[in-house]
Amino acid sequence: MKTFIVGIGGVTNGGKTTLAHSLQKLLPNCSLICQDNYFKPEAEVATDDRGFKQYDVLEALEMEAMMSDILSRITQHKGTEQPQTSQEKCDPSVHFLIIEGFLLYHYKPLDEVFDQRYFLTVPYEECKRRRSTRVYDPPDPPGYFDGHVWPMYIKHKEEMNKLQNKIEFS
Ligand SMILES: Nc1ncnc2c1ncn2[C@@H]1O[C@H](COP(=O)(O)OP(=O)(O)O)[C@@H](O)[C@H]1O
Ligand SMILES: NC(=O)c1ccc[n+]([C@@H]2O[C@H](COP(=O)(O)O)[C@@H](O)[C@H]2O)c1
Repeated sequence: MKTFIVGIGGVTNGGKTTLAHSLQKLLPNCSLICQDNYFKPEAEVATDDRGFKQYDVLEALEMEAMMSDILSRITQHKGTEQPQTSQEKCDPSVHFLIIEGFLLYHYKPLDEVFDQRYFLTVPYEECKRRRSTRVYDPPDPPGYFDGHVWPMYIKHKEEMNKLQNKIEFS
């Protein structure tokens, strides 16, 4: 069975997880991998001279483990077919794999697997508002959004604009 791989990247609190879960409900044969599940333990994440943990960089993530899980998911669906029912609108012989996360398009090995890439954005004020209502582990210290999260997002977005691959922005 073919696996069609969709990337839902984008800014923190941009609605990636919400969209991914909605799509998973709509599509008959769809699985999901979330980058948030691959953060390194706190002790292994670098700290800068202001005391800010450097979570918003690729080095804070176990990308090799994520990549390995993606490849296993693809292999798992190879050679499996599902019977089609008359009510199904989508082709059930395609397995959709949604990969969602805030730093999807900077990791080279992952870059080669996507069939379609999306990138969700929200304006600074709305992003900051949504982030202030969310509690991470560890929680954001005072000044973290403006001192680390947003500057890293802008940096990564600028780098992404230079990439050759087609990404749909919304
Ligand atoms: N389309 C939307 N419009 C308004 N708020 C949204 C929308 N999608 C998600 N949210 C809200 O934004 C916050 C972050 O959503 P989430 O899907 O967890 O974002 P992400 O996975 O990108 O960090 C949640 O409070 C969620 O309810
Ligand atoms: N899951 C964790 O272990 C953890 C810890 C601290 C911060 N974060 C934050 O998670 C964000 C990315 O996830 P979202 O795109 O779901 O917001 C990053 O901005 C990062 O600062 C995650």
